[in-house]
Formats: sequence, C-alpha cells, structure tokens
Amino acid sequence: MNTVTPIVLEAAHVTCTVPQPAHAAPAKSPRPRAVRPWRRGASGDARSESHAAPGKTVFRDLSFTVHGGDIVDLIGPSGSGKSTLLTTLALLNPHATATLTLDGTDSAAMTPERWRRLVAYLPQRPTLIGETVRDAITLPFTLKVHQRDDAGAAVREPVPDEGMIRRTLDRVGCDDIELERPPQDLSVGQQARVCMLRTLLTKPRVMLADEVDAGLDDENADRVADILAYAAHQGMAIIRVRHRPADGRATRTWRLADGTLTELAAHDAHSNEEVAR
Ligand SMILES: Nc1ncnc2c1ncn2[C@@H]1O[C@H](COP(=O)(O)OP(=O)(O)OP(=O)(O)O)[C@@H](O)[C@H]1O
Repeated sequence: MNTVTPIVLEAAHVTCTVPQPAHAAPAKSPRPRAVRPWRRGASGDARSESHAAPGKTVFRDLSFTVHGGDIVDLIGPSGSGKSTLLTTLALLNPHATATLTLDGTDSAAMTPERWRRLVAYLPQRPTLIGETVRDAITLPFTLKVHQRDDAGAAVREPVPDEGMIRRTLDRVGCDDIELERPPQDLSVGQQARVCMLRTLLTKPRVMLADEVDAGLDDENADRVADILAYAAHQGMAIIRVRHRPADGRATRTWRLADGTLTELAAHDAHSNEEVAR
C-alpha cells in the first residue's frame, strides 16, 4: 500500500530533550527554556533552538514518513518516549523540535491549532463536555480553529447534523450509543468510542492514538480498533501506542528504544513480545 498511497506526514530531525530532574541537573546549569516547535529561531531553522535546553535526550534526529491508510503500531520499552513522540508530532511538546510536513505543507505555514486539528492527538482519557452526547460530539465544530483558516478567514465547516452523526456512529459500531444521553451516563468503553468518533468527524489527516484502549475490556478495545481501522480505510494515517497483544490491524510496526526508531519487518512485528507490554 505504501508504494501507491501518498505520503501524508513527513517528519525529519525529530528530537526531544527533556529537563533533568533537579537533583540530576549539573550545578549552576541554566534553567531549561521551553521550546515551541512551531516557533522558529532567528536563523529560521526550528532545530536551532534545541541546543538551548540541557537535559535528557529522549530521541534525536528521527526521520520517517506515514502514508494515508497506514496503521502504525509504535512499540518500545516503558519510558522510551512513545507518548513523547506522539505529542511531538501534534506540536504539543515544548521540549521537542522537528521539521514536519503534512500533505507537503510545512507545519510552520499553519497555526499550531490548525495543525493539531489535522494531526489529532487522542489521549488515554479524553473528556466529553456537554449536556448530551450530541453536544459533546459537535463541540469541536464551535471552536475557532474550525471556523478560521491560517490567514484568519472564515471557513465554512458545517456542524454535522443528527443524521450524519447517527450514520457515522452506526457505521463504526456505535449503534448502542444514544445521542440524547448525558455523556457521563455512558460506560467507559462507550465514552472512548464517542471520543474517537468526535475526532473522526473533524476529518484529521493523522490520528495519534495514545493508549486509547487502556482500561477497556477486550471487546471494547476491539471496537476502538475498529474505529481506527475505519479511519485508515478513509485515507487517514494512524499511529497507535498500545499495551495489548497485536490485534492484526497494524500495517506497520515501529520500535522506539534508546532514542532510535526502527521499523520492524512484518514477521518480527508479529512475534515481538513488546507489542503486548
Ligand atoms: N516534561 C518532561 N519532563 C521530564 N521528563 C519527561 C518529560 N516528558 C517526558 N519525560 C521523560 O521522557 C521519557 C519518555 O516518556 P514517555 O511517557 O514518552 O515514554 P513512553 O514510552 O510513552 O512510556 P510508557 O510506555 O510507560 O507510557 C520518560 O523518561 C519521561 O519521564
């Protein structure tokens, strides 16, 4: 598939250096300066600021591409930086720097908000805000980022109507979810699925799923995976961090360890015990 589908996300020079704990920091070391990846240094190179923050390098100079339809499982030992890599790609990590392009457009050409709408980070325990499930699903469409383009011009992005929400819910196996119910009445598994659907409806190009099935039983974890598979089928690129056995849905597997990223061959990915960690 990768040879025929276009590259959605291209990442180069992906580096993250986090502050050392106070007791580990060398005496008189300067206080680390928060680095925002979307703010370029005086040289115009986003990478030039990374040297300013001494600390522990989680990963350095990673490069990779992700295609539409990819489902990438990101595995590796605990603490190797899997979540950090996902937040870096979503421009949510102040300690990271990277050169990122989405469908050929540099991240610096977009507002961070717009980038995050297109490269959506799904945390483990998202919240659903609103009196009803419908309110919670439509909330993102009332936010400014969905109403303005990078130049500040109004963008016509209609709120999905009831029929569209219902059809999409049913299509991704959420026919058990009533739109009129308060979100807090839903089970944990239902909430997880509604959160995914809410993101899906905003049509991101990349979904970064960070242990979104943690705490779910196998059946609900499988339904969550179904939604991601549906998104990939629609042409989105998915990168997942999971702590469950491989579920057969990944098209690629990356292993992050000791600051480097390695793509595993299919037979290694299936036999790799870390998938289940
Ligand atoms: N803001 C921060 N300040 C200090 N250390 C940080 C910060 N962010 C991440 N780290 C450190 O970076 C390393 C990578 O953390 P991360 O949570 O990304 O790992 P992970 O592979 O996702 O782990 P797990 O599988 O246990 O969830 C850890 O040692 C973590 O403590």
